[in-house]
Amino acid sequence: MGVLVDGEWKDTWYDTKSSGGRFVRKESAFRNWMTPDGAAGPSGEGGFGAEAGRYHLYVSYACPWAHRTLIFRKLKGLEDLIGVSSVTPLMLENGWTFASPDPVNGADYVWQLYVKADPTYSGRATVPILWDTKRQTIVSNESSEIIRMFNSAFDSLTGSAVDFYPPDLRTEIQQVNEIIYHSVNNGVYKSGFATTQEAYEEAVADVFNTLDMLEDRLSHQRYLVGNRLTEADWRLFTTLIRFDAVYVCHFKCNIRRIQDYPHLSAYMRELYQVGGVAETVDMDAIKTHYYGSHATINPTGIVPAGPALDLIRPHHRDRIAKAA
Ligand SMILES: N[C@@H](CCC(=O)N[C@@H](CS)C(=O)NCC(=O)O)C(=O)O
Repeated sequence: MGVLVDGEWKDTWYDTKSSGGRFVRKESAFRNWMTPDGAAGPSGEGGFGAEAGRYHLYVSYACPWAHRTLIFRKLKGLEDLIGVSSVTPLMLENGWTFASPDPVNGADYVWQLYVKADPTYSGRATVPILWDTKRQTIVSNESSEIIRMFNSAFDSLTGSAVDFYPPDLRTEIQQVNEIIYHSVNNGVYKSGFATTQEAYEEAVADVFNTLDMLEDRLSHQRYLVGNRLTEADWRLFTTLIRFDAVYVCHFKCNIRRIQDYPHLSAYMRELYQVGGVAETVDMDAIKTHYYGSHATINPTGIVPAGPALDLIRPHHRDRIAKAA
């Protein structure tokens, strides 16, 4: 695990000393948008028009943020239009590492892609990255924005009609996202990376207060927002699917398991069972990454054997829709 300082790689762990033992996530740096005609998006600069074969996605199957982009690539029919390269599960002294030089840039490490895009880049070398092969740069390294681009930029090329960010639900989706991002998606990291008891207790309480609230919400509605699957559901899903296998034990989020929540667990299974989604879930990569990459949390690197998860059991979520 490391960080780039003026384009140079330094092997160092997160600094939590200046924040009272609290893990504080940094903002993503590359914020351009792919759009149907190359017009500028809500941030960054224009010139990134949707074209088949032009863009490449770098991911880790272990990473919940990258996982969102893999799900959208799959569900929006973008697999033939946007290539993907994945790193190996362990993130050690060189950060994210490719098993062999990546076919687009010949990189051995993800940090080299950041330096190629910006030779004086300072910051973390995170996945996902959306790379533009034409301008030889990073379009975006912010998953929440990459999934919005995937949701609509290529629709005229793919003919996809599914919309995970429909205009009539946007306000509510954003409200739900905001809560889930801070308390659940990033909440588990705040719990796991805390280095004081107080910071941990604060974070773990927030995780479970929010899961309790979501359990209640999903007891009377099938999906988080409206009566259909939206990006809010996919953003929650990538944290839920890692929860019992990793966050309960490795990040000490052990007040309850997702399995202990009847509605949340059935909801998670429904999403897992959506066509194509199971192929984006690599539980071995997930477990190997977390337990093996964070030596400050798990010095032996031993990967726990369990838990046994039955993700293909019937979910019966259609009953909730009928009751509502
Ligand atoms: N805000 C970013 C966060 C991405 C992120 O933190 N990815 C993690 C993997 S789960 C990473 O690459 N970490 C490497 C590091 O922090 O050095 C996003 O959502 O795209």
